[in-house]
Amino acid sequence: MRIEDVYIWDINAKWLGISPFQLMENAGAGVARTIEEKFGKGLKVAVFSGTGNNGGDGFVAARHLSFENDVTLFLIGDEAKIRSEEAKHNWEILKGLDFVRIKILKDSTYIKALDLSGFDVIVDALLGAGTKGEPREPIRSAIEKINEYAGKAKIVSVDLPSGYPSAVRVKADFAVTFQWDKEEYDGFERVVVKIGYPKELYHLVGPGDAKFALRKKGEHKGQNGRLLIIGGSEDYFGAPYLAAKAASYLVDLVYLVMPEYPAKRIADPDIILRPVEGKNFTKEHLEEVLALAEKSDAVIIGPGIGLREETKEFVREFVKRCEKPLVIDADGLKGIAEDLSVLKGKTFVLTPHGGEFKVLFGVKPEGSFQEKAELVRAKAREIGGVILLKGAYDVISDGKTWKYNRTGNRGMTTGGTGDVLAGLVGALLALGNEPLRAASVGAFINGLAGDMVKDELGENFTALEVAKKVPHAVKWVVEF
Ligand SMILES: NC(=O)C1=CN([C@@H]2O[C@H](COP(=O)(O)OP(=O)(O)OC[C@H]3O[C@@H](n4cnc5c(N)ncnc54)[C@H](O)[C@@H]3O)[C@@H](O)[C@H]2O)[C@H](O)CC1
Ligand SMILES: [K+]
Repeated sequence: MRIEDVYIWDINAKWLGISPFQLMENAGAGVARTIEEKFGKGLKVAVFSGTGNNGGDGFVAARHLSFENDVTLFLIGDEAKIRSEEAKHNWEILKGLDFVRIKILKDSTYIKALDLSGFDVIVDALLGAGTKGEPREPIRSAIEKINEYAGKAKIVSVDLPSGYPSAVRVKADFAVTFQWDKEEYDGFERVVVKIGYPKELYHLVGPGDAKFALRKKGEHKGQNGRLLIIGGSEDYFGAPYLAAKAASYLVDLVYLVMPEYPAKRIADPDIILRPVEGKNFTKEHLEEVLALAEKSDAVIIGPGIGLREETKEFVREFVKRCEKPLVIDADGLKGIAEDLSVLKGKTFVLTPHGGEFKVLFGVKPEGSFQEKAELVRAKAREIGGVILLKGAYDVISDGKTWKYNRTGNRGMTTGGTGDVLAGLVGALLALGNEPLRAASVGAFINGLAGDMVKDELGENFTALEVAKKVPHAVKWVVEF
């Protein structure tokens, strides 16, 4: 995993009700347990804590170790700088204990003068994943002091050797790192301990993913996404409109290109309408629509586009020639089903429900969500893109990993919620997200908006109401 994932997973863990207090307790306990397993008990232990959460893990480790060892805790820095609730809480507990010696050292000269001979184990909880740049004083002096005892005492780092990745770092015998080894960590020994993250965090989409995907990219119009939506026919105008409406809350500019016949029925100042001649898309429109795609960051094709032969041909030809990230939805899926080779080399998300999945791949997704996930993953690998299979649990895969989403409710079987979803996925692509994340977070926000509508109206609502709840869902995510 990457350090970026820690940020996402901590938020998702909180959403599942797992508090930072629980994680810190398990982290500190894991450090203490590892030390006792490796070196026995009755040890003389020095714990060096900084004022961040790495230091907080050190406070917990000190308490656990103090039951059967002789522990001294050195706080390096000002206790007023202990900021997080969980670190403060564990610091207050420690201060109330008589069997743990505490020394607060703010001044480098005192640190330089420390004598640590006699300690069997030194626990380094000065700096962890929150480190920025080279270690500054007084932490730097503490690192240098600890290093004077390399080879004499056992040095155990919490999460990573403090100072890492800078060259000024603790010379640890090993680090105790938490649950998932991080890809960025290299060049030091590690023992990985579990701290109570459930398996869901690998797969379940949550507000952490959404927060990450929704981060604003720029201050100027157009920097936060331009999306092109291609849809509509003489039979339908609502589907592409719903996609456009939902997307308009996320990106700066939404262009909706439609045959002029259905386009006449739309009057919404939030959406830039680009009518093309006629009642349905045909190959005649290809160059004009490709030129619009050229100016966009991502494209959605399919909602309400219909199933006329000449339109399906247009869809296939467009997909083949379009170089922007694509969402292919609804009738668009049936258009490409006849020739999936048009997807070759493209960046895309397909958003089928079970029936459309069958049309695309000849098999119906059945069984548990894990079984469906395996199938979706296999097919995503075959076609070299992302598939979002819609259902009570949405399943999303890029052929390598898979995710699932469980926001949403029965009321969302109402027509048009799939178009809202396509709009959101397209918008998230236009914001620069990779397709797996765009698809996962689109499903999450769509379901969340639906759940918010349900809270107000019960289960009988329409897709436009879901689209209009999108800003509320986004606000909830941002504030979570
Ligand atoms: N989810 C998890 O993986 C868990 C991680 N835990 C532990 O938390 C730390 C990360 O904590 P954080 O508070 O974000 O950062 P740090 O403790 O590493 O440091 C912040 C602290 O240090 C100061 N600082 C930053 N850079 C420097 C520098 N170059 N020189 C001096 N001081 C610096 C900064 O100002 C802050 O005050 C993670 O490593 C784990 O150990 C949880 O406890 C369990 C869950
Ligand atoms: K550390």
